[in-house]
Amino acid sequence: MSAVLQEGPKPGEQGGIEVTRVLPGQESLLTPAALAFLAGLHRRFEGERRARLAARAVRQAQFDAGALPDFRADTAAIRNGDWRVAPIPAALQDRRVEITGPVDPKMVINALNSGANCYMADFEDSTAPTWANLLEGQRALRKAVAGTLDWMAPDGSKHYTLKPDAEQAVLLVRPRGWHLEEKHVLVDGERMSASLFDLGLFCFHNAKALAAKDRGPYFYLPKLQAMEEAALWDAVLSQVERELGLAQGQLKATVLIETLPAAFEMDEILHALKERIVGLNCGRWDYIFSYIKTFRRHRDRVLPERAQVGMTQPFLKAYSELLIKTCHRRGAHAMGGMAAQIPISGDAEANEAALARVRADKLREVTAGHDGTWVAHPALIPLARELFDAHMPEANQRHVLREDVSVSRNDLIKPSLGTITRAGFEGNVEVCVRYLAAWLDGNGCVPIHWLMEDAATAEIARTQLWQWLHFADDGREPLHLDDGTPVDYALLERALIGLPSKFSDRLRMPGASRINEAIGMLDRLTHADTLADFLTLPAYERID
Ligand SMILES: CC(=O)SCCNC(=O)CCNC(=O)[C@H](O)C(C)(C)COP(=O)(O)OP(=O)(O)OC[C@H]1O[C@@H](n2cnc3c(N)ncnc32)[C@H](O)[C@@H]1OP(=O)(O)O
Ligand SMILES: O=CC(=O)O
Ligand SMILES: [Mg+2]
Repeated sequence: MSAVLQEGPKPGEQGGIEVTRVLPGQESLLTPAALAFLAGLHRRFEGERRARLAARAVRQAQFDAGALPDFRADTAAIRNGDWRVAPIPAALQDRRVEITGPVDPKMVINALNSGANCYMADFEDSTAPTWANLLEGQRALRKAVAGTLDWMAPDGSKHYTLKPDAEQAVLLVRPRGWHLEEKHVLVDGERMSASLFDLGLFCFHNAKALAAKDRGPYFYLPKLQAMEEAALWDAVLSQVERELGLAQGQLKATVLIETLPAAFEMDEILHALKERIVGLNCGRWDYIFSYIKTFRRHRDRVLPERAQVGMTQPFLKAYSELLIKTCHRRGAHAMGGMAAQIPISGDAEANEAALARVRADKLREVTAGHDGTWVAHPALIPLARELFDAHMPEANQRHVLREDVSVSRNDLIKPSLGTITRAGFEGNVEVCVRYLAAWLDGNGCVPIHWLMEDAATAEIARTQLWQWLHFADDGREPLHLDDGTPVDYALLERALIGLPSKFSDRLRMPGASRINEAIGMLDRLTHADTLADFLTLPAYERID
């Protein structure tokens, strides 16, 4: 079913907006005025979005030809200049514990009620962007902002309601990244940018109400690769403010530094958004994915298996310390990231080991100078809070300047030591298949072997497999597992054949009905001559 909307408040802007799928109740979100607003954003910014994506491809071609990322010569004045970001609003001064998660109504209520300081409602790494998920998420957030969100468990066993405003976490919203498009909304026949759809629709319905409560709106901006992309966001946010009659600088952003190229432009990104940026965040999982992607053709920088790539690897330590130093010099928050462990029910010993790893990670963050951290699960909030309370007595530690830190280009790209074991190789295959199957089934974040898996963590597994397997291209010597087995397609085949024995939980598995499709996709992605930019691009064509 398809609806072409002909009406709206501004003559000349209503035509040419087509919603290609209609679900019950969506008309209250996708009003003619909302669609006209979205179309205005698309028409104004689509050209620049495409130019930015093209610039990413040009840069990657240089890396593939052997170039290494470096700090930019043309922006040295920004790095050396003495400037600070605009003052941070009161609601975002203390962000010591932030919970993140997908946007279904139960999660939204649980997260807002969780006792965390902030909640990042996530349309990106942890949401599979089916049309139903997106609309349900926007609807839930609108009701949450209005204070009317509730949810009844399907079996009627529990009715979820929101705590009073003052006891709720502060809401931040993460729209999808620049690379994604929204196929259900066409403007002049083109798919609109998913980033503009998510952020634009949220602002259209909630910006005034949030501004009236001195609560933003606040955003997390994902997967940027360069300061020009930050400048594009700045222009978008400024346009949204103008169109919706908000004060300039009302919308605030925290940018995830989660690509390797962006680590070389932290100052520049802060500068491009300096009237509205409040912090940077170490999005470690996408960062590792980006490191692999950037160096896909660099044999000397192959990473060991996923489990060995922890934050104490020198290249990751350098990145987090540079982020802290850069943010604090500019008056911005330096947010930490996500430990992948989640609570393990039914096994006290394993649970304690998992919690110990989260504890060690949060302790590292707070003692290094981070102003706050992320948790994936409400049960981890007390643990993170206890460590930040113990080591960060004030609301934040922006005064800790970390002038002792000196990070060079070589530190940021330092090769890592480690191995690839059979379990590591097979684990990557299993995670890719299970996660893809869940994602295709509409679930963007799942526990697998008691680790939180989302689009970023799964991307590490997927790009590692491609990279490891492609080292045998052009007749070169393949990589080897630590037991001497060559890493080749025969090994992949054996891992795929062995998968059913790992699926003893098949009946309860998220996305069980799409396992064969996921296996087919992984097979194609790993055999392809070119590394797909994002797993979610081909997968998106397979969801509603
Ligand atoms: C790399 C990155 O981008 S990190 C950011 C993106 N990733 C995330 O945000 C991870 C979010 N986390 C999650 O989605 C979940 O915690 C999962 C999928 C990992 C595990 O979820 P579950 O298997 O449902 O966990 P579990 O059964 O222990 O949940 C217990 C309760 O906590 C709730 N809960 C779990 N995680 C969250 C969360 N992140 N936010 C709010 N509530 C949550 C569940 O809804 C459940 O509530 P209920 O008791 O009312 O039914
Ligand atoms: O978005 C967070 C990440 O680690 O990726
Ligand atoms: Mg990410």
